[in-house]
Amino acid sequence: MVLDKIQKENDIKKLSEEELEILPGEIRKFLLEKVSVTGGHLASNLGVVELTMAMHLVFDLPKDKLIWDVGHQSYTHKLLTGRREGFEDLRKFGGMSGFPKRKESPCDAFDTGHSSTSISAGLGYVHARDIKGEDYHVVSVIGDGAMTGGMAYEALNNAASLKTNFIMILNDNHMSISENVGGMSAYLARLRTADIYTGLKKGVTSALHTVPLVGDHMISQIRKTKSSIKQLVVPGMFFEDMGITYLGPIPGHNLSLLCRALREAARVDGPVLVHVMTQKGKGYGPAEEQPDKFHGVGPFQVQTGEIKEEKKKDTYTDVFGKVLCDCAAKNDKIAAITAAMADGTGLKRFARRYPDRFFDVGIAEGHAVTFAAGLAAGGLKPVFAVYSSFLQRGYDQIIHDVALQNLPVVFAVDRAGLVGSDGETHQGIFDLSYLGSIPNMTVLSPKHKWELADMLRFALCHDGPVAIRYPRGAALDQYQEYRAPVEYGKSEMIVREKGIALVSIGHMFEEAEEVRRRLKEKGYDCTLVNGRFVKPIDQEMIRELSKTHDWIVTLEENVETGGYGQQVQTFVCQENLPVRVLIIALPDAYIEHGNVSILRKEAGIDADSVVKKIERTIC
Ligand SMILES: Cc1ncc(C[n+]2csc(CCOP(=O)(O)OP(=O)(O)O)c2C)c(N)n1
Ligand SMILES: CC(=O)[C@@H](O)[C@H](O)COP(=O)(O)O
Ligand SMILES: [Mg+2]
Repeated sequence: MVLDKIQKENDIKKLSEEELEILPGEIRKFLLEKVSVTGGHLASNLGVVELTMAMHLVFDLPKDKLIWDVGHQSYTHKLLTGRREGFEDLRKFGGMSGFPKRKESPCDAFDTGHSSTSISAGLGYVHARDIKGEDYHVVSVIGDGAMTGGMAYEALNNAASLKTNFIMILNDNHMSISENVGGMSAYLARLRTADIYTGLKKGVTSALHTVPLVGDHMISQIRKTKSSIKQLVVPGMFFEDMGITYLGPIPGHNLSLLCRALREAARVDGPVLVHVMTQKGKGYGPAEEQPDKFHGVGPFQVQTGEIKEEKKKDTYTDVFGKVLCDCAAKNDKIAAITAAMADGTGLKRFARRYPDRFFDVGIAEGHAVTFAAGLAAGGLKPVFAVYSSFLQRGYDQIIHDVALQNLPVVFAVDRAGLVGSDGETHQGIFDLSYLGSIPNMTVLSPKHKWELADMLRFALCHDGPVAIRYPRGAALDQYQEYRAPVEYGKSEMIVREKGIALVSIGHMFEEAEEVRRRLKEKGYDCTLVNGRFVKPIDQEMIRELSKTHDWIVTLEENVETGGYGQQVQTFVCQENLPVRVLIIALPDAYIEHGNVSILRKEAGIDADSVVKKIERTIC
């Protein structure tokens, strides 16, 4: 196999022309074999095989810096830099990350996971290089989806005045996770057909020349409208007018054309954007047909494309999507917003049923928050469904545009807590801290699927901003008997005893219930409370518990700093209550990729570890 000849970076340069022709097929076969077992971001990776090969042929690693936007498409890069073995345990605990990691290889120039950062990071590298008088190329690879993120434009604006080489590769497959959206996407679509426009324009001009008397006059009139003609003739005017050299569009599966374009780009003294057209899912029928399904995928059957994991239970995401649609049927003021995650956040159904009230704003979480604030100020009831870690992008907007004006925006904060295989960049473990610190904000978390429905209904009636945070995966569908009405700022008493009081937040209820069962077996009395509100905390309940309990044990899947437990502890201190607080939360650290139950164990928040901790501390 040709792939066997690649043991480390730059080995690709030793391959013959014939071998280079064989390699893309082998890489795609390898990726299919591995990702069909481990799961991973398949379609984006299949699309950039030739582009990655071209970058590795033209540039010199690790001296030159390749920066991948999002980083979900870096599998071929990992293969070409000697990490073939890593695919055995891709995204597994202790195994290779699905994203670029500086600690994994010197060829990974910048860690990523969130979108639209590559141009900013690349520009930083360029200035560092120039200031230090060093000599290397910096290449940022950004997808058309990532180009919908505002940070990319801030960076382009900043890069425009550069006098030294900086290469930006726009990998355009007209797809974000779903079909890409917005004006830039439409503009890129026009550029993709730039040759056709140019040909058309030439055809029109020569046809006009043949028109007697008026033809030449018409041409000169058209030429006076210089810029509109230029728009047709010169592809990439948007970039060119900013001062960024545009090269393209380049067919993204033609290795020699790609190499030629990159060599040309490397000679430009200044910022240069190479517009490459690729096909998401290239080379694998099911992924070409349904690139969204194979964007991030679990184990699947290679022959058929059938996903192996059989979905048995509703996820929290499903429950949210269904209940929101039910509510929207009765209330035509409800509008839903996604930042390019309609499927992941469960808004597909809403989009189909209520297209006029559905907004996909692109990968633009900050904008989405302020946009929601505007909708609310205008009298609607906006619901922004967003992953916990991506909402970090909208922190200032939540404070400045939503909460300060106490606007009734609902944040459906999905993927809260540990998410698993995506790792550090995607763990939703900060939201209780960053949302809990914002005045006017109400923050809740459900223990099971019925409570999520009740909380969403509560939030839609509340006059102020509300965030409901819930995790990735199957929703708990037991304990339906515990379904007290949701009341502002009130927790829910599940079992009242004495001695130790367990107060859990959201999906930590299951662990808390298990902890209680085990403590009972060991002969301890144990109260169980579903905390429900992280902001405001239920002060009355804490006062009450302090009268009959020696310890309150709080359980949350959030970092300890600024989380629920610390709020409880502060309150206990402030009121000088006769009770001690043990906080079960995540450490002040980033948590890597892996199965959630392993991660919980590692972090000491699984039932086993909690029981041990309680026994060590309390008993
Ligand atoms: C801030 C942020 N929001 C959302 C996402 C989720 N996300 C990951 S990849 C992706 C689509 C990216 O599209 P594009 O850049 O065109 O890459 P492609 O998958 O098409 O190769 C999205 C929305 C993210 N990683 N970061
Ligand atoms: C790369 C990225 O940010 C997304 O594709 C993310 O991996 C989706 O995560 P879910 O699988 O939880 O929807
Ligand atoms: Mg794309």
